[in-house]
Amino acid sequence: MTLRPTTAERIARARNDLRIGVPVCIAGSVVVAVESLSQSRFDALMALGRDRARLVLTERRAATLRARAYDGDVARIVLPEGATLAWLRASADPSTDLANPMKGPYHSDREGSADVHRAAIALCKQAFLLPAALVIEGAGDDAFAAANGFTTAPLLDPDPEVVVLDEASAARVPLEVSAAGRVHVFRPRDGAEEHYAIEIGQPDRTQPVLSRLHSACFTGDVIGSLKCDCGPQLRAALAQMGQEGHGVLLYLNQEGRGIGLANKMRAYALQDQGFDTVEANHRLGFEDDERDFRIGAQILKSLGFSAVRLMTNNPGKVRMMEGEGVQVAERVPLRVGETEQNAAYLATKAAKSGHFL
Ligand SMILES: Nc1nc2c(ncn2[C@@H]2O[C@H](COP(=O)(O)OP(=O)(O)OP(=O)(O)O)[C@@H](O)[C@H]2O)c(=O)[nH]1
Ligand SMILES: [Zn+2]
Repeated sequence: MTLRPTTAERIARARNDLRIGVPVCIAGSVVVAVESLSQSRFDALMALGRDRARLVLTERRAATLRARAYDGDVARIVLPEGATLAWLRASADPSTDLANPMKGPYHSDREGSADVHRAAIALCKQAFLLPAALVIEGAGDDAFAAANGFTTAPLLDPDPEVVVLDEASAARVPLEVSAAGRVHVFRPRDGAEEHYAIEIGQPDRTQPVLSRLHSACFTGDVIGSLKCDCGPQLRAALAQMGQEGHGVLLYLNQEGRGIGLANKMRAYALQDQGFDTVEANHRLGFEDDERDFRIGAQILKSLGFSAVRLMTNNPGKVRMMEGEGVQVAERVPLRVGETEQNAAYLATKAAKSGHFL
């Protein structure tokens, strides 16, 4: 028995530290997120090891900046003479790319390991920050971390197992679509966002259940945005479950396809400059879709379901369910809420993400 934080707990702490702008030490290096880095910490980090400082970007962001990513998924960029915090931010944030296209040239490292840098990017993404970090290589040993009160975290598993979720609570909630509504709150053990299951009626656990995996969309679900089809899909799915008398809607807090609302608004700003939904994600440094859908299968299984009639137009959700051992007995198309404003968005999803029309 030990009271010391586990590896997973240290990773959760590191994620939260980066979010609030506090450096962490990963495998002997000091890491901060560019987005939350203050001027005073930047100055202190430059004093600590300017020569060993690297800006870490994803290969997606590096491609836009014409920087080489020798490590595959990430680029380790040497700070140019006189690099400022403003330079770091402009390199990380594409909002000024069109106004200020000449940010380089960028020189990337080719030799050595990118393991710490990759972990830094993974933590920035988990913290819903821009995927860009400043690493002072080799400057953060255990003594340094202890002296400064910094969290130390190990390298992250590049291919993590799906997180275990525990049901925190559940209660009856009568809904417009059905008086027999029940909301379950699931809490992942890695300290990340909670997710919800809305159970309608008392579905038979031995039969495929009418089900929807809905990813949070504040703009579509809550304020009636016309840029996507999320709100109408959410309401149509619940209405159909109400009509049939039973179903399970999973409300997964994976806003913006897993990049968080702040980044989704950055993506929307880029879309106003003419980029489509996929291009905007890439310019920010993200993949098209950063969600882990396995979480949905985990929740269904823990509620006792092993087969679904899945309401979706997304073939990726069907593949993932099957891969996680939840049989998709039927795919139920869900095409509602098409508007003039979201027609191009839906067409891009069909063309680039393989959505069923
Ligand atoms: N990054 C980003 N996310 C968006 C954009 N528009 C909508 N979203 C998010 O996309 C997600 C939509 O999720 P889902 O409703 O599960 O949609 P889907 O993957 O297309 O699958 P189905 O609706 O099941 O066919 C939500 O998390 C939205 O917040 C966008 O332009 N950029
Ligand atoms: Zn939406």
